[in-house]
Amino acid sequence: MTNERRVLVHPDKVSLAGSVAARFITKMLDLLDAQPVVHVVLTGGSMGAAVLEAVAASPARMSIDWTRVHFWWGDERWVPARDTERNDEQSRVALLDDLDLPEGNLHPFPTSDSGLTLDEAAVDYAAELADHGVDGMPHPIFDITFLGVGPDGHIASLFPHRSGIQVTDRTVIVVRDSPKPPPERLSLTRPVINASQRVWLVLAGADKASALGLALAGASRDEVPVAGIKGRRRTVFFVDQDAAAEVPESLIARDY
Ligand SMILES: O=C1O[C@H](COP(=O)(O)O)[C@@H](O)[C@H](O)[C@H]1O
Repeated sequence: MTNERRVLVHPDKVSLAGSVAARFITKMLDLLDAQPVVHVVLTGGSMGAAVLEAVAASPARMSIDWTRVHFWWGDERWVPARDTERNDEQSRVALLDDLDLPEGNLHPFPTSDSGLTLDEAAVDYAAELADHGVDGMPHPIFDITFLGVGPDGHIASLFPHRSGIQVTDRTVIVVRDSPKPPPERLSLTRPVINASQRVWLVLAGADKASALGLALAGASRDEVPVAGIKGRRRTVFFVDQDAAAEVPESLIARDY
C-alpha cells in the first residue's frame, strides 16, 4: 500500500458526493469488521454536508452498526448550539439526526452558549480528545478524517499565513481572527489531523482549482495549509473536474 497522495476526479458535484458516500459506507463496513469502534472526523463546508446527505440517501447505510461509530469535527464556528453556521449542526441535519446514535458517540466542539469562554472551550475539547486517546497520544487515532478545502487552501480552521497551521504543541487551537466569517472558531491542529489513518479531502468547484494545484505542486503549508496534510495510510483528494483543472495529469485518476 502506498501513502502517496491520490487525486480521484469525478464529473460533477453530485457524482462526487455519491461516490465518496459509497466509498465511505464500504470502508466503514470493512473497518467495523476488523475493530470494535471506528472514529470519524467530519467537516463543514460545501461538500461536507453533500457527502453526508448522499450517505443518508443510500439504503446501504442500514447495514452499518452506527452505535460503534464515534463522530468528531475538524473545526467549529464559535456560535450557539443548533446555529445553522455550526459544522456539527450541518452534519446533524444531513445525516446524524437520522442515525439515532447514543449521545456519547457524538463529540461536537462546545458551543458559544455553553457558558465556557472560547479558551475554556479549547481546553474542554482537548480533554475530550485525550479521554479517547490511544498509544500514549492525547487524541484518538482517527480512522477517516474528512476535510473540505477553502479557495485559499485552508483546511479545518487553519488558514494561510496564520500561526494555526504551524502549531504542534496542542491538539486544539482557538482562532479569533478567521479571514472567513465567523471570526471566532476552534480547530484541530495539523499533528492531530495527520495522525489519522486516512484523510479524505473532498472539494468541488473552479474556485478550489488554484489551491489544489499549488498544494500538489509543492507549495508551503504556510501559503496553502492543505499542502501540509497527509494521513498515515492514505491521503485522497476526491474532486470534481472543475477543482482538478490545475492538477498535473500524472497525479489524476478518473473515477468514471
Ligand atoms: O469554514 C470552513 O470552510 C471549509 C471549506 O468550506 P467550503 O464551503 O469552501 O467547502 C470547511 O472545510 C471548514 O470545515 C469550515 O469550517
